[in-house]
Amino acid sequence: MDQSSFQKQLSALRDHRAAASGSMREAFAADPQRFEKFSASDSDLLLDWSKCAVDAQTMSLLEKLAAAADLEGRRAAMFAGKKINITEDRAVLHTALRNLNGKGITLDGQDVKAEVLAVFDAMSAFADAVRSGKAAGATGKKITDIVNIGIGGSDLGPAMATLALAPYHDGPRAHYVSNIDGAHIHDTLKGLSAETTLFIIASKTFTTVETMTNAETARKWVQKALGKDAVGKHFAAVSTALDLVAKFGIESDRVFGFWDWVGGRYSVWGAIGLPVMIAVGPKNFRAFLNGAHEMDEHFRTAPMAGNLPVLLGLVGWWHRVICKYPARAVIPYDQRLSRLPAYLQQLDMESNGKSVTLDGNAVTTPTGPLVWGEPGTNGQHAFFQLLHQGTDVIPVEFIAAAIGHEPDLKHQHDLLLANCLAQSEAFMKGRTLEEARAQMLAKGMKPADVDKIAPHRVFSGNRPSVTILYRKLDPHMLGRLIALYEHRVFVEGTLFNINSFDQWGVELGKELATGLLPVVEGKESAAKRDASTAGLVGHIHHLRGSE
Ligand SMILES: O=P(O)(O)OC[C@H]1O[C@H](O)[C@H](O)[C@@H](O)[C@@H]1O
Repeated sequence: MDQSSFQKQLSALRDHRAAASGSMREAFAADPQRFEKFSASDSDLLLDWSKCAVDAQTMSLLEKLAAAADLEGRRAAMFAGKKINITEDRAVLHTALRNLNGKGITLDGQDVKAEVLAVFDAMSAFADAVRSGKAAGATGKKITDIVNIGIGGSDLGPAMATLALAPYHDGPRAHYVSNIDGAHIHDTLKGLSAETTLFIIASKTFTTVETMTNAETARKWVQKALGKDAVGKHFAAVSTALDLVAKFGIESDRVFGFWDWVGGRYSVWGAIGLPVMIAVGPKNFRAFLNGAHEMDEHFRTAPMAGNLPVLLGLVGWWHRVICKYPARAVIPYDQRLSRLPAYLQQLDMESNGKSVTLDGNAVTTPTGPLVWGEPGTNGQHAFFQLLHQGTDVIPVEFIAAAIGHEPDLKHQHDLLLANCLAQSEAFMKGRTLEEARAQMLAKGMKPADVDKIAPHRVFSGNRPSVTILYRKLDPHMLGRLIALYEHRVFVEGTLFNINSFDQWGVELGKELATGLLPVVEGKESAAKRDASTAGLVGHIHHLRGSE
């Protein structure tokens, strides 16, 4: 990053924002070409950011800022396997997991391609065997249910993708257990038969307490139903820590590895995607990878002005740093993407929720925003009130498919899209007091009532949103969409000048939890804890005593 030219562009953008006048409504009225100017597509995936408060100069300044941050250099370093995750001394090569037909990718002089392909082939063979019934349970019955036990990156990606690809799901049912709360595994196993259930223990480190505890519970459940020797046929594992997997007792031909150059939240493309592959089959899983690879190539080669991840990142950075919006809402008008907001929360917030720059200094601009969301139209009937009329401006990202998977229900899909478009129009246009009054008077309301109610029916408008529109949510498109978001996080992280690939912020709570367990259990005194923690522990014991 060239600090002085970055600071120069930053000031220029701040001045540009301060000098801006006029609303988006006016900008649309003045320029019939606004949509053409502020939208871009890559085959059947379109990004429209025309309903954001930007103009040609904004985009040109943002591009200069990206150049000052050496976005192209950092992008090249990532794809080349340079150790850009400096605090963990690791390369960042999740893109290699989906580059199945491309040239060899080397890391420290080693071709990682061969290893990637070997794992992909082993996963495919195992997935086929489970799907066909060849890899049956201990009593010879075909597997009907798989239970993935993992958390964070070892859960959210495959859980999100399994739901997204429901129309392609022709394998065993897939369940996901993540929480340490015993209720999660208990409720999941209720109704399942051990004879026909396969557990996949997914953990990059194979030390995560939630996953190891749930795995132990699952093992006992299988052993209780089918005896000690049944474990081999009912467990598989995915990890980078193959020695720890072996200790747990999972047979080596059911263990699928990955590498420290794949971050947990970037790992769905490799062995962590095994439950998805079993659910939808290797062919569809490959299409998912190919879609992501296509987006990688687009990100790597498309010129800035038409590069979708770059544009989405620039607009996101503009909203966060220059406009100072604290959050962004992701609203998929695609029910099957209902877990996308949760997935993006980890991808975005664990990557870019940082306060220290790459060189260890305090950041001088805000970094990653709060990311949250729910599918549309549900969100409309819950929290859109605040998005339209609340005191904070929260940019919204609308995500929608032109075509649904249910031709018989096309009228519902049309209604879905009409709602999606209506919302972004409403955020942009708003409704003035005069418009509110005129509407009410036209409906025959008494002028006194109009005076009283009209202010409540005003929408400030001028609230930004982007729309991501694609043809249909098939495996290939899902891959492109997720890779688009991954690279967007990379672009914003580069502009924030932070390391998007570590996650030290999750450690402190983990350490304290280990120390607090004996206190909660009553084996150690809470006296040395702060008064609140000690008081809460005391109250837990009190409530338990009254059971
Ligand atoms: O896959 P695992 O090693 O079990 O890790 C699971 C998750 O837990 C950690 O606390 C990290 O914050 C996540 O990045 C990770 O995805």
